[in-house]
Amino acid sequence: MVGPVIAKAGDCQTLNGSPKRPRQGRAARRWALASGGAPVLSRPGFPSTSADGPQMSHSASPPRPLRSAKAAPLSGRFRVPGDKSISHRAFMFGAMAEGETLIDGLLEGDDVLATGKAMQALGASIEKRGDRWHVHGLGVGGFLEPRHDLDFGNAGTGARLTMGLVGGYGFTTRFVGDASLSSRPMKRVLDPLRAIGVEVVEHHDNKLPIALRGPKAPLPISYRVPMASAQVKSCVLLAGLVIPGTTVVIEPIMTRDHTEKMLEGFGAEISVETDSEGVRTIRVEGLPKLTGQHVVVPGDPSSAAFPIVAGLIVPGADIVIENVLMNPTRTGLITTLQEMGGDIELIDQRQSGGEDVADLRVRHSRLRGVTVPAERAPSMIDEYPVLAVAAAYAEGETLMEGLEELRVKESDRLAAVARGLEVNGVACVEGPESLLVRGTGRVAGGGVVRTHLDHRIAMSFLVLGMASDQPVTVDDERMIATSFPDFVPGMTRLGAAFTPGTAA
Ligand SMILES: O=C(O)C1=C[C@@H](OP(=O)(O)O)[C@@H](O)[C@H](O)C1
Ligand SMILES: C=C(OP(=O)(O)O)C(=O)O
Repeated sequence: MVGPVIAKAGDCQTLNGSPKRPRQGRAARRWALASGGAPVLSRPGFPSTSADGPQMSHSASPPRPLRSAKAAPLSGRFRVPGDKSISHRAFMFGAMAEGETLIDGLLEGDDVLATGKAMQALGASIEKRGDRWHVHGLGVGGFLEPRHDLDFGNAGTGARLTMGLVGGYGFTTRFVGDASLSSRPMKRVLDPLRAIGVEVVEHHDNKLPIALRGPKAPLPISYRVPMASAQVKSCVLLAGLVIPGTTVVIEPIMTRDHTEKMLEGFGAEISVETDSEGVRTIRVEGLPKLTGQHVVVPGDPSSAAFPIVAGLIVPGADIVIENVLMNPTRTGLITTLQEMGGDIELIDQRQSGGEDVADLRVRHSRLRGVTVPAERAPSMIDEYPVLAVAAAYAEGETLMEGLEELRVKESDRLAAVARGLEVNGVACVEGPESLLVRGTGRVAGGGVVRTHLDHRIAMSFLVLGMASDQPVTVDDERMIATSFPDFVPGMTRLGAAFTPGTAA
């Protein structure tokens, strides 16, 4: 543990009563502003945090098309931003722990900042001093009733995990988001929350806006996660923290394990058993004492995916991507690209913040098509759009199976990728849960890709344009800031040629 234990902000609260904020006014406003008086969670171009008002709107500005033309032979080193999954959880678990949590390497993307603002609205104090984030948490059961809607913008992880975090509290919390998030299915988290006794006061066909009110006496449940989803698993485990007794989550297909690892690090009583078929049974005890920690966030492998694929497809490229998280629940793309013949060398493999990390040296490679087995999908679920780009430059067919979850991301990624490939002259077959890409080693380009408010579609097709015969345009680059704010300047430093485009 790092830092002094502070008085529990929610001392006056009872978990299942109706916790209320302290009296409105100056004292109350301090909850949502930096203790040093400076506004936090704002940066140039972003609305600053307001104690009472709505938080931020990710898609309020007009769309910004961007064009990607043939890159120079890529060279240099790139430090990708902090892992998004770990960054969300660092804010959340810091807000729930007693005392101070220090976070180094946090991803300062819009998705994570929205989570930070939500934690502030629930009573935690969050500020950035120098390069380090400081979170003063409230202790389990200490959240306060928010005075405004929690706006998660584009972020499924923020919204779904926070529904678990507050689900057990006897107050009402309303969740809103942008057009993309408002079209994503929330039944997957509302179902287990309903079983716990949470009242879903408002929903729109089980989609946002959603308002939840916790029960007087929440019940611990045993829940088998019906789809491969770390967000659903995490939602139930987090809800279990404020329910007396043992909450059990059965996970038939393993997904990223950051919630389990980080909860244990913050002091929760959590155990995992894996049977001979790989089915995991996770048990968490309610009402633990969580204590603030020092979290060091490693680089995001889902962001590293873009310079990695660019390095493989751009002739003459030879680059190093530094400090990438190598947790085995996240490395499916690297395995796949190596099977395709990609020259990706792991250098300086080491431990950082309790996780494996490495630097990756990537060189231009001749790629060949492969079959990617369905069971690998959870370990590379966000990387399929950019894998499809690598497949377009490979020789032969690449078949990706088990992609049903791609249909419910920020966009229907299976359809968005297929249309993006087609308009750029790449043959592919979109199945209900699969994608077949017919690579010829060469991409015509020249198309305008519809991104549907999806950061990964935007970045993937900008990478496609880095080696295609004609430039590729994406209709909107704004959402890139949700997960990878340094993408455009960082890729440009390596040798990318991005210029403002027209989406005609
Ligand atoms: O738990 C997480 O941090 C995430 C889980 C995944 O979503 P699902 O749980 O919906 O697969 C992933 O796509 C998302 O980017 C982050
Ligand atoms: C699916 C993603 O994130 P989320 O579900 O948090 O919106 C992603 O980042 O690709």
